[in-house]
Amino acid sequence: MHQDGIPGFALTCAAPAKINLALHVVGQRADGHHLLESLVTFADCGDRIGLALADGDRFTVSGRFSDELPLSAESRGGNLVLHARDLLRSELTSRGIAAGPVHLHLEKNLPVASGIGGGSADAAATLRGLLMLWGGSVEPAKLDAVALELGADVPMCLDGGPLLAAGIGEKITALPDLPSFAIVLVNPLVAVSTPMIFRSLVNKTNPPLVLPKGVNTAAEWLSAMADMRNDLEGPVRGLVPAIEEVSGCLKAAGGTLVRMSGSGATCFGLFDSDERAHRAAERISASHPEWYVCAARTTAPRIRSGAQRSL
Ligand SMILES: C[C@@](CO)(OP(=O)(O)O)[C@H](O)COP(=O)(O)OP(=O)(O)OC[C@H]1O[C@@H](n2ccc(N)nc2=O)[C@H](O)[C@@H]1O
Ligand SMILES: Nc1ncnc2c1ncn2[C@@H]1O[C@H](COP(=O)(O)OP(=O)(O)O)[C@@H](O)[C@H]1O
Repeated sequence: MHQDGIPGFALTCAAPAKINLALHVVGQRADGHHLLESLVTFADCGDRIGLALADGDRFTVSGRFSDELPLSAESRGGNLVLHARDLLRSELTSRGIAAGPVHLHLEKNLPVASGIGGGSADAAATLRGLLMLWGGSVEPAKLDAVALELGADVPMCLDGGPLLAAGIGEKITALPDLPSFAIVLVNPLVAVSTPMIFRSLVNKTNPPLVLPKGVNTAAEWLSAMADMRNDLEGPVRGLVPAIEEVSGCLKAAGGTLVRMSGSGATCFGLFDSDERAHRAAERISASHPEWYVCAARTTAPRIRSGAQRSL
């Protein structure tokens, strides 16, 4: 992850890639949303949001995948960064807190519609950054509700630490003991529509995700995770044949646990060391220069703060 901020912006917020280490679909709500149990962590690669006060609202983009982004502020189909800005602004304004014009810049480094929550991470980073820039204060429960309105994955991205998610993704339990892993993310650059994958899922009630007691070391976590699944992986494999090749490359390069994240098509491999992860990423990039390949490290354990999220 870059150490320096985006030049010209008062504030730069990281929007790290979200990794579903496991994703069990365990039911469906009456409104059609699926009930999930997911073991989630974040990687130190991702998008970045630059924020600055301005004379009028502005939105600019850069980065490898910026051409594929919607740029409008519509709440449906527009950019989640702008939707996040508008929702938070109306929440703060209703409390009499000034939320003036801002220049937001999205550096889009993550592939779009790729199962690693790029848009959700961007929305969460925008909420975090704007609260600092505007100096507002919103109780955690209200902020989580704003996040959930932006998308099922946004509350977990706002949390940003290793966690277990339930409900449609919004019921979050921090997992302070989940270790940090060396990881390689690979996406064959085939966009996958999340709603379409959920719709195509035939079996909506699968066995729950069981976290065994007394799991401490990385080896014990790896063994526990090997018994878990991503229930969306089967349907996505049927639609995106390249996943077979992606996961084959990760395994051949030494990945100890290889699985798809979210609704795909990004797959991840966990590795024994950073050096092995970097060597694997170089090898996969050399054989498939057209793919998105990123060697990273997942988040170190962090306990969620109970304090108000504010400046
Ligand atoms: C599958 C997951 C796993 O973490 O990740 P991604 O693949 O998007 O990264 C998430 O559940 C995606 O969350 P998010 O991308 O925020 O979804 P939303 O925008 O809220 O919903 C898009 C659509 O997906 C379906 N959806 C989403 C979440 C859920 N628990 N059940 C669903 O059925 C609904 O059809 C919804 O209209
Ligand atoms: N800032 C954003 N980054 C990525 N996608 C966005 C953004 N804003 C809106 N979208 C839309 O959200 C959809 C899901 O994108 P994304 O969050 O990248 O998916 P995923 O969660 O599967 O990685 C895409 O169709 C895209 O057009």
